[in-house]
Amino acid sequence: MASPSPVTPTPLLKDELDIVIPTIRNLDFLEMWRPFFQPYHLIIVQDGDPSKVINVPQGFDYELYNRNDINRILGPKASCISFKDSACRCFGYMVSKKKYIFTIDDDCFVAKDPTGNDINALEQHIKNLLSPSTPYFFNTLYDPYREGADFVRGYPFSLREGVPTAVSHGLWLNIPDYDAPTQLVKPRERNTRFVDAVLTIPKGTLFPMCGMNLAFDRELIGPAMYFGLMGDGQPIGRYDDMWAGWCMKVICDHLGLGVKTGLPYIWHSKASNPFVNLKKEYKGIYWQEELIPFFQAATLPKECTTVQSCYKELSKQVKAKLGKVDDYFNKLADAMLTWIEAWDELNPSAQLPNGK
Ligand SMILES: O=c1ccn([C@@H]2O[C@H](COP(=O)(O)OP(=O)(O)O[C@H]3O[C@@H](CO)[C@H](O)[C@H]3O)[C@@H](O)[C@H]2O)c(=O)[nH]1
Ligand SMILES: [Mn+2]
Repeated sequence: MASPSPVTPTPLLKDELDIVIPTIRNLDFLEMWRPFFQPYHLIIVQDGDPSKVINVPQGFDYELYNRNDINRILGPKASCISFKDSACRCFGYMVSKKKYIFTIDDDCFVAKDPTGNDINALEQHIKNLLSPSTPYFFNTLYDPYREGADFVRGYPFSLREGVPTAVSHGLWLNIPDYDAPTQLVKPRERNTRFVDAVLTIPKGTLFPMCGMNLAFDRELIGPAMYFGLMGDGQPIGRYDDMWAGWCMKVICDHLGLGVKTGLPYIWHSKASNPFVNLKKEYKGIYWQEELIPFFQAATLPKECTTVQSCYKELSKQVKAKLGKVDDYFNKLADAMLTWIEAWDELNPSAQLPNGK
């Protein structure tokens, strides 16, 4: 009797996850990711000139949005979606109908682990999102839910259930996500260190969220993942993911949700121009000395039980407390409200507490 053909396992969350890619370039990088990405639906956000044709490699299931599409779909609310900045990717989060999002830059490739095996970054993000986080008490043996690890002695049993994980923040081998001054001082520095760990970022601690290799639970935290007003016509760039990360973390802490960082790694292949980056970043480098204390001190009232209500409250506080730093933050606070209005228009059912 013929032996049964090997059953190929259905990829995890195949129909519950979208891959969002912002791009101004071609998408040849997908060839390297094909074994891992092909079963999933892609949402491509084409930035820059909408008349430019972006070729998507054969065999991928995708939807592509350019600036004309964004303007057509959102009308005047399109003003909250950045132009000529990777921040445009958040439009993909808004139009997705799936529970999970993975976003990746088009200059990020499959990295190899120390044994030389290809890293399936998407699979690791899914593992991170599907297992709890431990924001209230630090486990010194890292991720206690990982095969071969556990909670260490002294870890309160009352806290071992953990909390739902909202965000999985991956890292990068080769070109690290450095700011422009660091890039200028260390132009040849490459990240060669593979750290085999996933950590929960403790409650009350902010972190610099990089949008290059990032996954999140859209139903738990999607409305907070607004990448702000960056790029064309704006005084700042390359703080899109940072802004989203600070707002998201304050809201996750308030709602009792977890954020993880560490594995998986991708191979970041292209260093963007440090001089161009410096022009985009410089205001952010001194503004953040006021932004961080603002987010560290931010508290949300207990009446805020949904991500949307938290976000609207945060927008109010941004206007009240950061508007005096620069008028840009008044505009950003308004854009935060526009984002939520647009989100709720495109996602009418997702206004229940904690996005349920
Ligand atoms: O105007 C633009 C520029 C780029 N993109 C797309 O966005 C990503 C990132 O672009 P790139 O790799 O050139 O830039 P990096 O500096 O490496 O980006 C990282 O730094 C931060 C920028 O905020 C962020 O964490 C990372 O994105 C690529 O897919 C480009 O095609 C764009 O859409 N619009
Ligand atoms: Mn890059």
